Amino acid sequence: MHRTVPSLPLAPSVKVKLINAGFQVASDLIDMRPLQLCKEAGISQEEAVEVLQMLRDDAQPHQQRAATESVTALDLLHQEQSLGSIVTFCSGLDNVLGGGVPVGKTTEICGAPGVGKTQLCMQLAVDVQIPVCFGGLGGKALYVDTEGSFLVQRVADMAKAAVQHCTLLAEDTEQKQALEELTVEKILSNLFLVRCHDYVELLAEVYLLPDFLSEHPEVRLIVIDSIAFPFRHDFEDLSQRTRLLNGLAQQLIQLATQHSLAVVLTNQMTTRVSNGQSKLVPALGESWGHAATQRLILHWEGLRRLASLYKSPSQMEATIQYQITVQGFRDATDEPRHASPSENYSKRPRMEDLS
Ligand SMILES: Nc1ncnc2c1ncn2[C@@H]1O[C@H](COP(=O)(O)OP(=O)(O)OP(=O)(O)O)[C@@H](O)[C@H]1O
Repeated sequence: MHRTVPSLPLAPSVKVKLINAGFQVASDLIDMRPLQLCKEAGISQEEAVEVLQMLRDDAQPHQQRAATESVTALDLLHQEQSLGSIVTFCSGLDNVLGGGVPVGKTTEICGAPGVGKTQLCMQLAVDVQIPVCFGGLGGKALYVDTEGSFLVQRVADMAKAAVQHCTLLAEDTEQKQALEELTVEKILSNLFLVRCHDYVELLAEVYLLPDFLSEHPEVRLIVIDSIAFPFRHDFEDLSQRTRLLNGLAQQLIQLATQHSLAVVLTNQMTTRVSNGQSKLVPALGESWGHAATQRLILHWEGLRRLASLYKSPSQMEATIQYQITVQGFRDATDEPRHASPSENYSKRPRMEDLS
C-alpha cells in the first residue's frame, strides 16, 4: 500500500486528478468510499469505482500468498469437502452439479426470459438455510437484485414448502428441535436484499461486500440476479466494460473462497449469427464466459424445461429436465432426457400465454 499514485495502473488523466487532489500513495485512497473519492478527486463515479477496485485487487494477492503458502493439496481437498453444497430441491440437477451448487465457487446461470433463472436463485436462497441436521448448510443469503424481479411472496411460498418438506423428514430429537426454529418468518429474515439500479451501484455494492460479510459471517450464498442487466445497457466503451467485468469476477471468486460461500450469477442470452445461422448464446461476450467456475444453461425444448451443465472443472457435461411448481424448482415428472449441452438453446414457446 506504499505504492505511489503515479505508479498505479490507471489512466493518466485519472492519475493527474488524484495527484492534484492531494493523493500521493495508495494508502491515502484505499479506505475511501466511491462517492467520496469521486467528489474529492473530481473524477466520475465509474472512474472512482475502477480506482478502488484496482487497489483492492492489488492488495489481495499479497494477503492470499501469505495465507496459502503452507496449504497442501490434501488440506485443500479436506477444506473443499467440508464446505458442502446448496441443494436445489431438484435431485437431477443436484446429481449433475455433484451434490448441489458448490460453496467456495462461482456459478453462472444463463437462460432466456422466463425459463426459471430467478426461480432457481430464490429456491437456493431458501435452501441454503436448511439446518445442518437435515443435511443443509444452516446459512443465510444475500440477494442482489438488479432487475427488480425478486418477489417476496414467491420466496414465502418456497419457504413454506421447504418447511413442510423438512417436517416430513424430521425423525430424531435434534431435527425436531431444529424445526421449531425453521419458520417462514425466520427464513425471510435471514435473506438480505439489495436493489442495485445500475452498474455503478452494483460495483460499489460488491466493493463493500467484505465489510458486510464480516458483520454477517453466516452468509453462505450471494446471488446477483442478474449480472447482465446493468452491463448490457448504456455502455459505450466496451473495453471499459470488459475491464470492470473482469475485476468484478475476480472479486467474486475471492469472496467465494475467503468467506466460504457460493456466488450465483444470472446472465441473459443473446443471439449470435454465424455461418448464416442464429444461435442463442450467453450475453456479455466470450471473455466473460471464463469468469465463473461453472456455467449452467436453462433452456426450452418444446414445452420442457432443461438444465445443461455447460462448463465445470469437476463434473461431466449433462442435461436434465426440471419443472417449476407452486412449491418451487423441482424434478420434472417425465423421464429425464439426456441431450448434448451444445445444442441450440431455443427460446421458450410461451404456451402458457397462449392458453
Ligand atoms: N407460483 C408459480 N407456480 C408455477 N410456476 C411459476 C410460479 N411462479 C413462476 N413460475 C414460472 O416461472 C417462470 C418465470 O421464471 P423466472 O422469473 O425465474 O424467469 P427468468 O429466467 O428469471 O426470466 P427473466 O430473464 O425474464 O428474469 C414463469 O414463466 C412461470 O412459468
